[in-house]
Amino acid sequence: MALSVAKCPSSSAAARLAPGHSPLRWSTLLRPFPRHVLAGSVAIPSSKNWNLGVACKQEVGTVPVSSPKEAASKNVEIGGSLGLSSEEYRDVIGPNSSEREPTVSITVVGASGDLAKKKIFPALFALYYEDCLPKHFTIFGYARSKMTDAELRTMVSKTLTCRIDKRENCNEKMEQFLQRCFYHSGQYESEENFADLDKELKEHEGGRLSNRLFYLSIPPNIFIDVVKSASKSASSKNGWTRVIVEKPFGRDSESSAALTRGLKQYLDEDQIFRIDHYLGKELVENLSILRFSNLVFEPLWSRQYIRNVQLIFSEDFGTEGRGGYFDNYGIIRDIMQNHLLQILALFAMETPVSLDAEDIRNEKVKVLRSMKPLQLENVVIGQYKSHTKGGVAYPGYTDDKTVPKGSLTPTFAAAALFIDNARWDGVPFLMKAGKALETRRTEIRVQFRHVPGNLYKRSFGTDLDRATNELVIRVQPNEAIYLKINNKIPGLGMRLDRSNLNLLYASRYSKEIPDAYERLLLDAIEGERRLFIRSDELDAAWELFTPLLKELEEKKIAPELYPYGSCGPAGAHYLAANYNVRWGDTASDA
Ligand SMILES: NC(=O)C1=CN([C@@H]2O[C@H](COP(=O)(O)OP(=O)(O)OC[C@H]3O[C@@H](n4cnc5c(N)ncnc54)[C@H](OP(=O)(O)O)[C@@H]3O)[C@@H](O)[C@H]2O)C=CC1
Ligand SMILES: O=C1O[C@H](COP(=O)(O)O)[C@@H](O)[C@H](O)[C@H]1O
Repeated sequence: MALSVAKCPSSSAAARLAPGHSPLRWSTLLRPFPRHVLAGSVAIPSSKNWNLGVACKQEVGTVPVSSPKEAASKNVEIGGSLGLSSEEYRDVIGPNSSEREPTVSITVVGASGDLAKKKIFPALFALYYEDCLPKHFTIFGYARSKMTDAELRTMVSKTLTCRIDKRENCNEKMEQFLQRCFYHSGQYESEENFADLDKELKEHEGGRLSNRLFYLSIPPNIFIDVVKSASKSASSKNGWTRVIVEKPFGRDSESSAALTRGLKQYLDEDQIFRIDHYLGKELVENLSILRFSNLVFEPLWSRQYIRNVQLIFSEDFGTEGRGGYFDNYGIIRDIMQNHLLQILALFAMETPVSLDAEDIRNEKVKVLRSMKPLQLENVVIGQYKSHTKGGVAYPGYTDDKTVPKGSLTPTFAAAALFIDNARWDGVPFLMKAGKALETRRTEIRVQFRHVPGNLYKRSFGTDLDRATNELVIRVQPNEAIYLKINNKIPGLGMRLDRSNLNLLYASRYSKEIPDAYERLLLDAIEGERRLFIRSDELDAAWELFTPLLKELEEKKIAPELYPYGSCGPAGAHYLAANYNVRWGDTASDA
């Protein structure tokens, strides 16, 4: 019996249960079959998505089980549905299977840093809390700072939170989690120090099959040093070794290619997990479901019905504390070339052959390669300046001590991009990204064409744009999908109104939405590459932006100043107007 696949919810049950058995709790059953259970025991093509099916001897109920072995002992049959021969299946659950249960060691390199504290450790705890981590796991922090295990635990404990919808046993779970966190101090380029880490990892792995995940939460100039030392001295000898690489992946085509070459000296492409955390956001994940599983959307998804697409990122705070990093990159590299472009590629791709990572990434890369490199005339840049509001003085970008005086680095950019293919010919994809703006939000806005020969056009007055349908996917905050439609105001007259058909996640679902890092860490542990960037995608992304970035820097183009907390430079409106577009987020009924 084929079952649908879901991510480790401990809630819904899946396997069919023989009579008399009470439900067990194990979450991984609902995931694509956990490769960590199988790896090393039987040969399984790593790229294959296992659609876990469960057949039953006597079908009377549903229950998750904790492992193939447990399934067998509970009279639940899974071997056949996994496509394993009976010998292979026996091999998985056979004698001494507990020694064969693999371990996963997760080493957070740069554990003393901001991202590790803010995102990575909390995400790992959330996975642990949700029973999504494998049974045998250990977490190591690695950095140069001197710290004991206890000090690391104290540091980590300050940033852990309990889910708002599930607080039971939270403190207990936190304590258990912290007991599995350790720290190793070392230099990033030292093979010796990584060899010492290897010894410690081995002690914790206790002779089991060892899988190792390294999360590079460090500045990019030391990526290669770490990958070299870790791969030479601390990679797994009998399981997989994977490396999550944080952005920035270079600052232009050449530096990105050099980074990829450097990484590939020590790693295969399928060991490299380039993270773009926007791909792990719930509503970005939902984009393909919205389009490909709703008949009302997919037929409209082209130049025939869509007038323009807007990808909007705004933050209501500046670069506070990150000016040193930011000034070397700017908003185009920080947000547009990666987060917004990835969303665009997902939005615009053709239907992939399957949900397999390679099929999806093949389609995304085709979109990127069909796009025209950005032209200077299609871009507006801005930089925030100080502003006093309600008696509070907000600093300008260059007031930050870590930013060089007179810096021309853009903290805001708007751009018009085009995809040269049959589906999207002539449709502007407008991007807008900025820091220190009025609001914090990320949205995808799809503005549809006017209704031809609209019977009601008189009721809309002269501004027909106001009557077009708009689909808004609000990625954050207050996740929502809403569609602006026209309707009649109830009553005897004929007055039209614009209303929202609104799926507001907080009203529809009581469950808290997981942080993007949770999904991505879990995927990396499972070897699911769909949400990570392949090197050809990265090359194509840089090809689009590199000529523009060079021109901006060579010509020293001055950004338009905008006040901290405003809605950004006016130039963004002129840019949109060139393409007959109005930014949807600035409308009165946004
Ligand atoms: N912070 C964030 O919100 C985000 C960060 N990123 C990316 O994630 C990575 C980590 O970010 P973040 O934690 O903010 O970075 P940090 O600047 O906090 O650096 C992380 C750790 O790396 C070590 N380190 C810092 N600078 C150097 C250096 N010049 N040479 C050697 N080691 C150094 C320090 O550890 P020690 O001195 O103990 O060795 C530090 O604690 C970066 O690539 C960043 O671009 C991506 C998205 C968001
Ligand atoms: O990658 C980055 O993302 C953050 C915004 O992420 P979010 O998940 O909080 O929306 C941004 O602030 C940062 O500058 C950038 O490097």
